[in-house]
Amino acid sequence: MSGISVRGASKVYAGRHGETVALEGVDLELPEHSMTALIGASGCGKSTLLRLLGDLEQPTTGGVLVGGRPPHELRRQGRIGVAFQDAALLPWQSVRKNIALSVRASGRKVDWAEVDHLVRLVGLEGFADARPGQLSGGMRQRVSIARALALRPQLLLLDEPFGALDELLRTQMNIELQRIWLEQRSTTVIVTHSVGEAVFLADRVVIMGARPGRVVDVVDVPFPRPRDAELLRSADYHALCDEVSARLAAAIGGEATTPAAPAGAHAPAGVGA
Ligand SMILES: Nc1ncnc2c1ncn2[C@@H]1O[C@H](COP(=O)(O)OP(=O)(O)OP(=O)(O)O)[C@@H](O)[C@H]1O
Repeated sequence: MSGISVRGASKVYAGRHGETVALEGVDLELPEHSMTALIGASGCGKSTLLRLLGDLEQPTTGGVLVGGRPPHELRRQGRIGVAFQDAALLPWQSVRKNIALSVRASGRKVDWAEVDHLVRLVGLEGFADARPGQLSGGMRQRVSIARALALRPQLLLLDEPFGALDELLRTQMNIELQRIWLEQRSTTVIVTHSVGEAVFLADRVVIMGARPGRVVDVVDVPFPRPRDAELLRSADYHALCDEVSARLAAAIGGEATTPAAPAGAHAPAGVGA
């Protein structure tokens, strides 16, 4: 059981220069085994919301339930996989050992064949014994995603996991992530600044607004799975991206076309899968 229920959640950070209301009055119901994308302007509380879901921060008011239980229970069982922007890897450990770390920390036995499978899955074959310092930022990011997946988590939380990747690799990783997700079916929430990525990956796109951070719109994505590179070239996909871009612009009070998703250029051309 890993459906997510957020009720009246707010988060206020106290700082030296006063308080920041990062989130206010967030209500959200996300079904078990679903994939949800969070998009919104910088600073609207996307990462904060993800951290509340993962029990990495506590709401100031309101509550979060995962499968009807407080998320700390799932976290204690090692069933929440997180991959955040700053891939916090152990610099003295190999890629393989970094991936296995999450499983070890949860007290479970490491399945090294599964670890090697994940190394290949995230395109790091040949680097299994490398140290993080020998990898690019994007490669380190992929190690952190593999580490989250190694838990076979019930709840998978990804904060801009592919932001550092070039367009082609990003698209390939999106297709891979979907494939793994179809296998594992973790309830997944992904923060992204890319409308194209959100529409490709998610069952629903949650649009957030700022000051204070809140949910302003939810767009359902009807495309059947598995979704592939052909979808990225389809008129329906581009039409929905344009719709989400317009609703995002309305939410943040900007122009209808955002830098994150230029109209008609939501996906890289010529991507094969
Ligand atoms: N630990 C913290 N202490 C104080 N303020 C914080 C803290 N974390 C976040 N904030 C503030 O809360 C607000 C929301 O931040 P958050 O990182 O959740 O936004 P975001 O939508 O994920 O931003 P981005 O897209 O730029 O990553 C911002 O104003 C930020 O400065």
